[in-house]
Amino acid sequence: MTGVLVVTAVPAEAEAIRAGRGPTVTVAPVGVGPAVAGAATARLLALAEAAGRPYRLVVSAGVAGGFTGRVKVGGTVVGTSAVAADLGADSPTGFIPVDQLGMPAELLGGGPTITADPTLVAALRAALPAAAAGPVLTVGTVTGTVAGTDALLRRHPDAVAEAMEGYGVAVAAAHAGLPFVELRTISNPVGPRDRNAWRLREALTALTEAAAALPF
Ligand SMILES: O=C(O)c1cccc(C(=O)CC[C@H]2O[C@@H](n3cnc4c(=O)[nH]cnc43)[C@H](O)[C@@H]2O)c1
Repeated sequence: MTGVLVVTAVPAEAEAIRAGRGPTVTVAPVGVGPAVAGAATARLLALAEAAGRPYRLVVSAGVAGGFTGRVKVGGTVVGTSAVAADLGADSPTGFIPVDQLGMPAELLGGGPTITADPTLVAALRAALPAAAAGPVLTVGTVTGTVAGTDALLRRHPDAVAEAMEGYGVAVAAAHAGLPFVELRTISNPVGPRDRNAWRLREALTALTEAAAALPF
């Protein structure tokens, strides 16, 4: 086993990682959302395995929304778990997570929460001491209201950030038997949608700095 695979959603995020790491890791923009990112990551892992050059770990990296009071715009997050936060059923009494719908456990893979590799989390936290650490929510729909933000935090009181790929990438890594961790820098607060307020340049610069500090 040799390489490290870092997957991002969009090319700008991949470029930010490469700017910090050079060619020491393989960086691939795999698309937006858990399904596209998960499928593309699984394909990259399978191709490398078939070529006799399997990866040894997988990182889901990019920008993210940060929960106010837990991490600032421009800050960095080490994900301790990837949570499929909107996988389940809506109901008159509120959201029901997928693992509470009565489905057989074997159909749910690792369930809606996949814990990041503890050794990788510890290594990243040591390398990035200013980073916040905690669950990173994976959503198919970017949260855009106060009510939506409050509902997420009621269900996931320790969450530090939300993004759109981590859970899908974590499933791909788990199926390949590889350790996984999520690394995010914050482009915007989670809350009422204001795309003009996103600080992408700041977040991408932070991503380059975080990538340069990665301990592998
Ligand atoms: O237009 C650009 O130059 C550009 C550069 C870097 C990134 C982008 C994106 O559109 C990133 C999309 C990506 O970001 C994650 N994200 C960021 N904020 C949130 C959020 O509040 N809620 C959920 N996801 C967020 C997400 O993983 C997207 O895939 C554009």
